[in-house]
Amino acid sequence: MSTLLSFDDALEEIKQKASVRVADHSIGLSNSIGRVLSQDIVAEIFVPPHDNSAMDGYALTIEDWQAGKQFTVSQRIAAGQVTQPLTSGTCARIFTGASIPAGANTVVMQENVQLINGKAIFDEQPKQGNNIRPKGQDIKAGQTVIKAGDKITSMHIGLLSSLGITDISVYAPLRVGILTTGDELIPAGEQLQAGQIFNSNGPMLSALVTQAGHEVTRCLHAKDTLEETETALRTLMLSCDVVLSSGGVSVGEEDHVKGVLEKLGTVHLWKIAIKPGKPLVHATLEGVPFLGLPGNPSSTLVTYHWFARLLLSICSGQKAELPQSYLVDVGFNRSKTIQRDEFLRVSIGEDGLAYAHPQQSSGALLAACESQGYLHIKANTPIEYGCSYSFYPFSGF
Ligand SMILES: Nc1nc2c(c(=O)[nH]1)N[C@H]1C(S)=C(S)[C@@H](COP(=O)(O)OP(=O)(O)OC[C@H]3O[C@@H](n4cnc5c(N)ncnc54)[C@H](O)[C@@H]3O)O[C@H]1N2
Ligand code: MOO
Repeated sequence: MSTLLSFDDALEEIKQKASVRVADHSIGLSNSIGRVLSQDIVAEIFVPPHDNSAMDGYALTIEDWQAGKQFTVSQRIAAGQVTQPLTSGTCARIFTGASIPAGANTVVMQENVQLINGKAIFDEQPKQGNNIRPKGQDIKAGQTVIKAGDKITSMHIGLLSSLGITDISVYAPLRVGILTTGDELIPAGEQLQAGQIFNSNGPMLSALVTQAGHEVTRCLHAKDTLEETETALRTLMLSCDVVLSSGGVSVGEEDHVKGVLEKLGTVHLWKIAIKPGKPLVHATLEGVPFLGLPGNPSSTLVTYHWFARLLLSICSGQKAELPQSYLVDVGFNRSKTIQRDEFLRVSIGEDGLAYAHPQQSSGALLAACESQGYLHIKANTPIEYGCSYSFYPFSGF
């Protein structure tokens, strides 16, 4: 166990070695949802560009107000219209979104105004700035509104449109290659023969990569031989920015991935003190970053979520951030400790406590589907009823 790298050190090492692998280009804002911004966006205008009314009502100067005074309505300003300076001692009829005329410093909503013979009476003394949305309330010119590395959301598209921006600079999608390995695997749709199982990691990895906004360029499968593994890895290295594989990274004679990596490139780390997912391998193949995920399906899922997701994020130009975690109390005890960081598949009960799924085998995937997230138990830590541990909902990955 002493030769295993700690979870934190492995994360740090992968982060340190990773860099952006994609070029950037300009794209129309309307086509940019989910793309990664390559340059900070700095506002060139104020939003809103002018003081404007938050209500339908009347604009006036508070210094002109007197109890019972009847104000002449000297102009009518709808949204989009050009204003005239407010004539002293009068008020202006104004509508939501319309510019505040020079000289006015408050707006009274029409429900609080009496109209007598076309004149307006304001019963209560208005307050300075009431119902006025000042110029730049939302955004000030010169302000950085989105940082390079952020993924464009629908909110960003609204925000950038409010600045009048039509084109932005984004990174090209990251091209990811996926290799699955194993003599026993056949694709869904074929007839199972004795000793065979269906390949679940290939489709799962493909879906995880696609969901993260990257492009799955090629999915290959290799039998458990050095030759097939090497040929497939060479093919993927040539056409992809990053390569992921599943299986073949443990210590058996049928595990060839690590041997091929040593031949084709440099292995940075192998075997991490985590459960599940121990035999994870990280390498560089002629400049192409590579992560070999262990073949047990839950090990593949866990190592994708914690390591591959981060590597792909950095390579695609995004920030290297782990998902948000929450401290939750647990509803069970486990005195036995292990010398690895553990990622239990758990759900939150109606009592608000976290409960581990009864099936934690790294070969079992249904348990993950029936759970809500990971409980991170640090190495050598017992689990005590009522104590809190970090919970990472699957929705954050
Ligand atoms: N003597 C030792 N044996 C093993 C060790 C060890 O330290 N010493 N580590 C175990 C651990 S932990 C893991 S995790 C596995 C990882 O092994 P590999 O990455 O080499 O994976 P395989 O042996 O190829 O497969 C493991 C398991 O997963 C199934 N599998 C593989 N690929 C897929 C796929 N695409 N879809 C569905 N299922 C897949 C495969 O059939 C095996 O059952 O090694 C332990 N052994
Ligand atoms: O550490 Mo391996 O991933 O479980 O079964």
